Amino acid sequence: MSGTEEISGLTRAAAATALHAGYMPGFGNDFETEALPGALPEGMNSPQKCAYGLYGEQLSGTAFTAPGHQNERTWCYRIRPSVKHTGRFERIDLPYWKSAPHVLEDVTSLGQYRWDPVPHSEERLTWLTGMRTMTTAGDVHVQAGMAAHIYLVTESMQDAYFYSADSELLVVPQEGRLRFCTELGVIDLEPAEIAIIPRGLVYRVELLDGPARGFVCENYGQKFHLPGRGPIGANCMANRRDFKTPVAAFEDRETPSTVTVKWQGRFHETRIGHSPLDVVAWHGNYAPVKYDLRTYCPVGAVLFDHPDPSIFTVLTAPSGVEGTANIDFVLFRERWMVAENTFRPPWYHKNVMSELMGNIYGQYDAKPQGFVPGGMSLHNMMLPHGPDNEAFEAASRAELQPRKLDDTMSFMFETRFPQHLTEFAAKEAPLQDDYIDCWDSLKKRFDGTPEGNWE
Ligand SMILES: O=C(O)Cc1cc(O)ccc1O
Ligand SMILES: [Fe+2]
Repeated sequence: MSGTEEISGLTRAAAATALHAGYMPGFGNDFETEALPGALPEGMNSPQKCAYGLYGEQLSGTAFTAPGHQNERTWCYRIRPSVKHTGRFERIDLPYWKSAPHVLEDVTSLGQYRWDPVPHSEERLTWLTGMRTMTTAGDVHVQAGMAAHIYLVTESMQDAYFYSADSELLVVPQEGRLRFCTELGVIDLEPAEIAIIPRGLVYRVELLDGPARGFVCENYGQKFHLPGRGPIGANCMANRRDFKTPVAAFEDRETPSTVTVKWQGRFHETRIGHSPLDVVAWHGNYAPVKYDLRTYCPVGAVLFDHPDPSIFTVLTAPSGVEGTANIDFVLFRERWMVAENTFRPPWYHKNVMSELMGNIYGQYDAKPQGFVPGGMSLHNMMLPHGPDNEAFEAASRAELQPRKLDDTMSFMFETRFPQHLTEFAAKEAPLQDDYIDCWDSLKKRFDGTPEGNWE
């Protein structure tokens, strides 16, 4: 993956195949891919001897007995079985990466909060040391809830690998480019794209273009899938063909390396003498995937009113309660606003779900100022919020011509669980103390007349 010289024991042609980076279209397909010809067994999973002397191994993403339409697993054909990629574990500390439950006595999570982008510093940070948890929700021990993180990355992980047994990670870059070298292939990721790294998948993150910053939703619960479209039908919103899963790619590298495992909120390190990214061929439906948010086809109000933001759901992770997500990933992107006689921005509301938002680029219609690219906001469970005074004034008085909302991409991690601020979010990150003031100048317009007072 990072140079032919690192691939031993292969012909030049085979090495080229092994290095080939590419993607296969689809979401949750049964994929098959091999980096060396004939490495994938035909018609069976466990031949007595696998081609090339590989080991066959199954990675289960759902219980063996999960219903057929939810069952996910992948068969890997690898240089060594995974059991050779772990040894004795030693606890290590990644003090900024927190897991739920993480409720602090001296931190109040009840409030409307907004942060400026967390700035880069002189500190050299990798995907692991640069992860900064902002909120946690639910309980990692019972596989329910989530955490929202900001990552700051200034250097690649070198001979260092990671997997999370706790969670799948939804990665939302805002600045810089990253390469995820995973057991199942390579994903390159840039702003306006997202990736899902499944629970249990081993990977290393390289910095392609830095520094890099972005958001991560760590999902402790059931996997993200595509929402049903209901009466919208078979098309629009996120389309399956726009999701891309990498082709097989492997490393045959014998160097002292570390594998870090996140398990029950704690980090454990083990030392091995080779790269664990040694899957030469695989088939199955449990795999990493990336998606370009610019291919998301928004469907909205074409005559009047402002629908619920669920119309912009890209991915949803169920919680077990029907229609009530553990997490919805919702996208507010460029679109036409055409509704007649309508207050077009989001309405004022209180929500039983909790809403964490991030800005990828541009301006968000409910908050023309202050919610900036790289910034985040939190409107917790049952906390009122809505357009600031500037947005309310402008939208109430606007001439309602069709208008394109351009240069705008924000998102929401919406969870059924209340979100708790970490110490970092409350005390270190650039919290805007004056956020609450954005509603201060909203006037009383009721004066007893049907028109109200619009002076
Ligand atoms: O609070 C927000 O800005 C997110 C949001 C957007 C919208 O269009 C409707 C409801 C909602 O919570
Ligand atoms: Fe909201």
